[in-house]
Amino acid sequence: MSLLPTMLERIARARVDLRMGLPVILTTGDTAILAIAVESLSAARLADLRDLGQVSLALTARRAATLKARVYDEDIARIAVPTDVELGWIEAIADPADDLQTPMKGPLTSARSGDATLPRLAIALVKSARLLPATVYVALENAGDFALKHDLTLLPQSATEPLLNKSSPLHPVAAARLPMEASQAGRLHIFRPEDGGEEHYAIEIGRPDRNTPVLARLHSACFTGDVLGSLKCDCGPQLRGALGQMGTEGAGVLLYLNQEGRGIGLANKMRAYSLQDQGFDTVEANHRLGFEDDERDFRLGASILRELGFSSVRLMTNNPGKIAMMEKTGITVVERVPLKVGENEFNRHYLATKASKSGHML
Ligand SMILES: Nc1nc2c(ncn2[C@@H]2O[C@H](COP(=O)(O)OP(=O)(O)OP(=O)(O)O)[C@@H](O)[C@H]2O)c(=O)[nH]1
Ligand SMILES: [Zn+2]
Repeated sequence: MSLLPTMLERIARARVDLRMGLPVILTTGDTAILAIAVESLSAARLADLRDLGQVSLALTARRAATLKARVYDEDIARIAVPTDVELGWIEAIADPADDLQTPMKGPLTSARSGDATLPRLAIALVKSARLLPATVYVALENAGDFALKHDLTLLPQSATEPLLNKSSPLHPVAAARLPMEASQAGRLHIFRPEDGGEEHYAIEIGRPDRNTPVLARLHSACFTGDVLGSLKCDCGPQLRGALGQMGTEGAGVLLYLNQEGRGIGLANKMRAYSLQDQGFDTVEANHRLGFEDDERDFRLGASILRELGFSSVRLMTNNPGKIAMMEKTGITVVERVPLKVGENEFNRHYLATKASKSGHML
């Protein structure tokens, strides 16, 4: 018998550690780093890191571009943290909130030599913990002993990377009848991933025939739009519009994917909104934070559809990326059903940006 956690369990634990401000140890076997997410870094832990050696800061190339810092590792920049700077210096580099008041940060010296494999992995982990994509780290010797002594999570890079890049299998947990305004014949299914991540939902309307293409919608969570009726986006009207059409046709399936803020999480989405208040558009705001325009994993949608027994859909969307991803993951899209609802004076610019920069169909 072994109660030792599996790699998947260790990664889930590492996500929580990072959110709590605990360091995690990443190793290639030959080399190792001790990494802490900038978002949850405390002054005391920064001092601890400094006792261990030269502290570096890893950022995404997106964030580095805003800061005009040199990028020598394609998607990652590694920046030396001067020994005399305080925590606020690091936070201001990672978080764009005050970029406009203090545009000149640094000077920032990017590392050219050495390997970016482990800092890159640290950024991927921090992103999957829905934190700002920035991490501080120090090189570590005798990582195994250090991890044991300090009771820290240690992740070997070779076993972690493939699991982080893989879409976690989802399993049905519970389902029940749910009469709704859009249709009394509703049924809500809950799906839980194996990796300890967010649960996702499927709302089935009627009893759609599994052998013919089903009217389907992949909806990404939007607390502000879906629940609060925010006028900054079109999510609320799209959600209700899609359910309404399924109710009218008497059959359909709406996947409610908990990928808030195009996969960056609600806290980061609010950071993006704050940047939008400063004049940046939805894509620029994501980039300034260090994210790509869209960090969602649409493979989830395909796997839920398959689990429910569907293999072809009439997809309600204006986003060609969703259609491409469905087709790639083996779900046939026989028809695109446009879903143009909810345009108003507050979201007009947002919708225009999605059309011009993200290829959305008008
Ligand atoms: N990062 C970020 N996310 C946003 C912003 N506005 C809305 N969102 C999120 O964007 C997602 C909207 O996704 P969808 O409704 O699937 O929209 P879509 O990709 O445009 O595709 P279709 O609606 O199918 O055409 C939700 O997760 C929202 O929370 C924003 O300004 N920044
Ligand atoms: Zn929205």
